[in-house]
Amino acid sequence: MTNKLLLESLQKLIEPSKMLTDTESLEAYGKDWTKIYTPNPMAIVFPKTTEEVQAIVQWANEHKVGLVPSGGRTGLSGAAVATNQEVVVSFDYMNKIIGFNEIDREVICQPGLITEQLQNFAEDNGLYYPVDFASVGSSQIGGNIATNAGGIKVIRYGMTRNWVVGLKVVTGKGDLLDLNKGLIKNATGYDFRNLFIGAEGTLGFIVEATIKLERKPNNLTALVLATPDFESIMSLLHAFQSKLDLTAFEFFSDRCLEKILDRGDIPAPLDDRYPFYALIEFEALTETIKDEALAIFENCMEQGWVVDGVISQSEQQLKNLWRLREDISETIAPFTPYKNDLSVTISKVPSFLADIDEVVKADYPDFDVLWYGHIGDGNLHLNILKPQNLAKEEFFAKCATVNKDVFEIVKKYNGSVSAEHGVGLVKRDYLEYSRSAVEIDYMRSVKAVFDPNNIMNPGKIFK
Ligand SMILES: O=C(O)CC[C@@H](O)C(=O)O
Ligand SMILES: [Zn+2]
Repeated sequence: MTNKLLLESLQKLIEPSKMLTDTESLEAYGKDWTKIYTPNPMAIVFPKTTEEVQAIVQWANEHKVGLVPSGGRTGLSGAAVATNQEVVVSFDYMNKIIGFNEIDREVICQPGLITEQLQNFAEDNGLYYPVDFASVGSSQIGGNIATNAGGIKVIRYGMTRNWVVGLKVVTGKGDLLDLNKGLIKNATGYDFRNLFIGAEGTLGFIVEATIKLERKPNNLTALVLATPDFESIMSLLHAFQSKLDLTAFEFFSDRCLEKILDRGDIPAPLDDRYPFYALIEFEALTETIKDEALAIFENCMEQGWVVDGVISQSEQQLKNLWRLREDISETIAPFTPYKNDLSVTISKVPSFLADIDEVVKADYPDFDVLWYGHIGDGNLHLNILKPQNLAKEEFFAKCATVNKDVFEIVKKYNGSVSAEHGVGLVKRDYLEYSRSAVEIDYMRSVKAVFDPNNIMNPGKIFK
């Protein structure tokens, strides 16, 4: 069948204006924030109902056309990229909250709901949706679930997985599965809900989610503490965590702070500059808790782990301190960063970072290397910035070579080549550094059960 006839048959499954094939839309909907792949989808469709999604999946099976699910496309792994004449299935019009029960503290929503809208809905109802990260204003809940998004509050609240109590999915065979139905306890065999979370749309597409909400945190207070070296960050983590329930423990290097301050719109946290900074957040529920935090701060100074620091005294100051960490990714985006999102168990972080730093510095002494991340979760973001005079292709090729050495270290430490950004296309060829060949074979077999014709996000996670 020609493309023209194919598209005519596809168009019949959805509303007339809900298929796009113009160049600009193909370009926009065919890529995510990785921006390293050339988008090349056949069309974009915007289903409005589950039945339409099922019809599209049936159509794709019949014609053996790949489908790529599309949310806010803020992903950093290329999971929502369409490079191979796939049809992009955008959930932009399945974006509503369709139920809420305050006794269950559960909200039912469609996959295209913007994450921030879920957060706002929770807040309007005196509750809290705790998964938080810089791109909540654009990312969609379906994409968050498909990638098991993490972010800045994982130390206290866990990943997206922890908040999904029900999922409706259309499998690659076109079946509609209603998984776990909002239950907190459900011991009835395989939990397919958890299989679809983090599957990057390779088994099926999420068409509805039931999300659990939480009590709203009170009087969140942040400290930004400067340390003389990286090891001190770990001492701080231990000191604070052993006395307080933290809602965040993040870190960034001075190179990151420099980039942030160069923007000119975020105030410097301290008078001087130091090698590393920790951002520590807790609920100052009582004066005693706040005093306790200050006492730990003082003790850490006495130990030499902290050389200077600041504590937020207002909502505005809290926001400003968070921007120092949260805005790093967006701020360095124009420098064409080569990204890594690594994790190891927390105790191994210092030697892991030192080993990787040594490799990167030896291989690329003149590259700008930025370290930051969710240190309380053992998750490090390593960003290498492209020197201005180096062509993009050459830069990425060089980074890909050194990446092998980096991932050997990840493997040695039993770490992960993707802590929270997913595998997609970017980490696909490196999956074996974190998952065994046997495991990957099992993954392939599982995919074949749910998606025998390989039409659901083909080529993502593994080939
Ligand atoms: O861009 C990155 O490397 C990390 C993005 C995000 O996960 C963050 O923690 O800011
Ligand atoms: Zn992150």
